[in-house]
Amino acid sequence: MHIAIAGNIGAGKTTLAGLLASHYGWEALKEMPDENPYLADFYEDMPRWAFQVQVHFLTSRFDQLIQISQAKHPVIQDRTIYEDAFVFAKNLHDSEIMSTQDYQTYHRLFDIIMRLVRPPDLLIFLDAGLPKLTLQVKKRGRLYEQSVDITYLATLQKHYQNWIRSYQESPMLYIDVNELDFLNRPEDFQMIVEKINHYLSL
Ligand SMILES: Nc1ncnc2c1ncn2[C@@H]1O[C@H](COP(=O)(O)OP(=O)(O)OP(=O)(O)O)[C@@H](O)[C@H]1O
Repeated sequence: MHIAIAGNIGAGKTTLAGLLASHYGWEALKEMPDENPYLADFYEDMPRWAFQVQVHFLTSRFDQLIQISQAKHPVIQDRTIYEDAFVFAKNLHDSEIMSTQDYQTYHRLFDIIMRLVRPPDLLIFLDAGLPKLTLQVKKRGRLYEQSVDITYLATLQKHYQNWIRSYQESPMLYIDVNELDFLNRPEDFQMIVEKINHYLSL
């Protein structure tokens, strides 16, 4: 079984994936941004590194999906391949940061990968407003994310809204996390667990 968590930078995907993995005994397959050797350079100079950073994320996500398809146990994935293509890469192209030629090359690769992989069994979408996202990104203080400002988060947010509106690949559980604190309030976490149980008929 493959559960995936989607949401903008700072939405709380990693925290929730860890909590759900412990609760259900699932394996948490974490996104490892620090392993993308282009990420810090990308944040410094997006036009120069946009293509490289996207190809690297796409490669890692493809690798994760192959691992998931071979896993004998349930796996929870923190961010999906759809977000790479339909949020991050699309945003870079629409903002004229990535050239059309690079974007088409990227998309050819993405389309080929999509012929080989399966969608998750359940997608959990964490929706947080810009104030919450900004606060969370600031709070964790990752050095390479210092240039992540409200403008960048807002542009990504717009792409997230468009993508999730048309998402049909699997059942989708939408969670507004603005008023939730699933890390510190057990009742908030329990509410999410009940919704997941319902979707997965557990
Ligand atoms: N396809 C992509 N293109 C550009 N940047 C990406 C891409 N995928 C991830 N990133 C970047 O990698 C870093 C880590 O991702 P992010 O912070 O969203 O994950 P996270 O820490 O799991 O999020 P959350 O706060 O919801 O747990 C972020 O700076 C994010 O912008």
